[in-house]
Amino acid sequence: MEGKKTREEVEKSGMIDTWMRKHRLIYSGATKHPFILSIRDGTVDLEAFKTWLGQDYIFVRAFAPFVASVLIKAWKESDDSSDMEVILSGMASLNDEIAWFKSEAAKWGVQLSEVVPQKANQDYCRFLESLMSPDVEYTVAMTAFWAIEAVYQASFALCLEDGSKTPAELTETCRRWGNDGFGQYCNSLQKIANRRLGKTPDDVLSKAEVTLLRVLEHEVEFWNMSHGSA
Ligand SMILES: Cc1ncc(CN)c(N)n1
Repeated sequence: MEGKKTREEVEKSGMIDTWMRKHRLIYSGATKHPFILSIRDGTVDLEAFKTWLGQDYIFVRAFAPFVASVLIKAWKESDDSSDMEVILSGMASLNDEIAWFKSEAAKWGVQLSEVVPQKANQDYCRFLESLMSPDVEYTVAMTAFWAIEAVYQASFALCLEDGSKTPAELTETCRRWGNDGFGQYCNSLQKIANRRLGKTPDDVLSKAEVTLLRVLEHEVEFWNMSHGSA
């Protein structure tokens, strides 16, 4: 049996990988949710897809200020000036993402101005807002930022794998987050998070781990709005 790793050993391989192994059940609950699996196997209910589209537009509008708050924390607290460029590139893609949601909603006949945020979405947006507080450490916020992006990347990449039966009208959506460029951007976020986690005090490390788990729970609840126990 594998012995318990020392903190130094964990730092070498990266805290994020360690946590993904430790929390693999909840991680795969978020990345292989029945809603995503229904896209992948072609059985997705298109009404459920429209629900997700409208709700995610509202989420992304709250996510952009969260990313802006991470940018401010990086400017104030980061030990590496290149972090800001990575975060800025994320903000730029959110600008595209918001425009994409508007044109996609028009295609599907979803009136974005009439979408009412459901409870799971409100709870997730409130959680994001709590992470915007200046009291939340950069390392903690960065871990959440990585996790939020990584869940979408892993989920939608699954729908593009060989053998998947994703309906043609949904492949563009899947490519938006499942493409290699988005994957590389997630790797850059992961690298920043790992670097910070490798040199953070134990109390902040614990806060980051709890925050990661909260993100994964919110992601599961978010998918549930469209498919499952809403
Ligand atoms: C709920 C949710 N999580 C993550 C993402 C990716 N930015 C998103 N658009 N929506």
